[in-house]
Amino acid sequence: NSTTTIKQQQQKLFSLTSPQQLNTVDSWGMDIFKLAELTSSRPLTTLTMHIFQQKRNLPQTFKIKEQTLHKYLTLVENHYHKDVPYHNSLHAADVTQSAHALLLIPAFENKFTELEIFATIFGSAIHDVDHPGVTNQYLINTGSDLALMYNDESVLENHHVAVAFKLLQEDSCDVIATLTPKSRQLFRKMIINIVLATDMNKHMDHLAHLKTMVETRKISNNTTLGLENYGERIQILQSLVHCSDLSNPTKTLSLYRKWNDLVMQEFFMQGDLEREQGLEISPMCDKTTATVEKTQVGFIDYIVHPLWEAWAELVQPYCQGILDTLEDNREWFVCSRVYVHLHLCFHPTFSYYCFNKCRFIVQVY
Ligand SMILES: COc1ccc(C2=NN(C3CCN(c4ncnc5ccsc45)CC3)C(=O)[C@@H]3CC=CC[C@H]23)cc1OCc1ccccc1C(F)(F)F
Ligand SMILES: [Mg+2]
Ligand SMILES: [Zn+2]
Repeated sequence: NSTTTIKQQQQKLFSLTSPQQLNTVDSWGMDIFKLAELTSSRPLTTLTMHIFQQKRNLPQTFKIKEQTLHKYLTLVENHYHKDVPYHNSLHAADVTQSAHALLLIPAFENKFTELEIFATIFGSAIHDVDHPGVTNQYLINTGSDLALMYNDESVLENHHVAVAFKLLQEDSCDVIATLTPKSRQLFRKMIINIVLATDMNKHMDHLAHLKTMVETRKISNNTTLGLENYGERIQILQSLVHCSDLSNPTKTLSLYRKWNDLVMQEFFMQGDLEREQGLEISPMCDKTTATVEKTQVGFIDYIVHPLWEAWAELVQPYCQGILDTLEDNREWFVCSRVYVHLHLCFHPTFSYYCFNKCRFIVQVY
């Protein structure tokens, strides 16, 4: 019957996907690109099924039929655009795996309910579904139907949540059918809160709240995380997914450089569209003027590092290694830019300075 075919399909997938590949699902450096290769680019379905079933036993907890979960995740993955370079199902799989890894931090052990964990993993998997590969600003500037639908407010993020819940209504795809009405209502509220918090326009407010939470904890020097009320609990889960969405610069340099290539392709495509349509070209989206290295250093300095610094403080000492990798990667981009200058000016003292500062760069090149 159909469940055996699902089982066989799963076995085939897992046999396809070398087991050690999925065994790295708990670690920060998992190579999701490799998983995509091994699963004929169905990384989101394979990874999320694995996390739900093998790692967290959620179908058991919430009596979700494997076939329903598999059918829904396949439908979600099909609603990510394969022709969008960065915001496709590989990014969704990456954010889902990163969020799963962050939830494993000892500071969070037995701190969140099964429903909150379900919402965090589910929210990550669907957080960019049906992404068109352009920014909110572009959709607003071009008077798109989506901007009209959502009155220019978190246009993409509202759309991702709406699509995800619409797909639940497809035949035998309702993964939350077995939840009580109260749990369904709370689940939906958490998904809305988590996905809307991935809107970069909300980043500064979000970061301010996170810093306040860290400060409050320091003053009352209680080691346990503030988890009394819904507001504080959801804020930690929102930060966790937002950090996962901004985690590319915190991964190993080879992974980071792959993500950087993909996101530059996507933003340059938008820059080309804006140029063709006589619109002002968004910052760092003009392929004729942008310097990729400077863009990443600015992204790290203004956005990624401040966020991860606050997060690392909240969960200290568990994310110190991640912060160190971020700072090393920043140096790499600074040096790789320096190398370009170095190549241009063979002034002995300057090159001596750069050699000392970026010895490994010069050697690599
Ligand atoms: C791996 O690399 C990136 C991954 C994701 C993003 C994402 N960027 N953003 C926004 C884009 C506009 N931003 C800014 N606009 C003007 N000045 C500044 C100054 C410092 S950020 C910033 C803020 C970040 C998103 O909304 C995406 C969707 C959700 C989460 C994160 C995504 C950005 C990456 O690389 C940097 C970058 C690449 C290409 C063009 C621009 C940028 C840029 F540096 F600008 F970010
Ligand atoms: Mg998004
Ligand atoms: Zn995203």
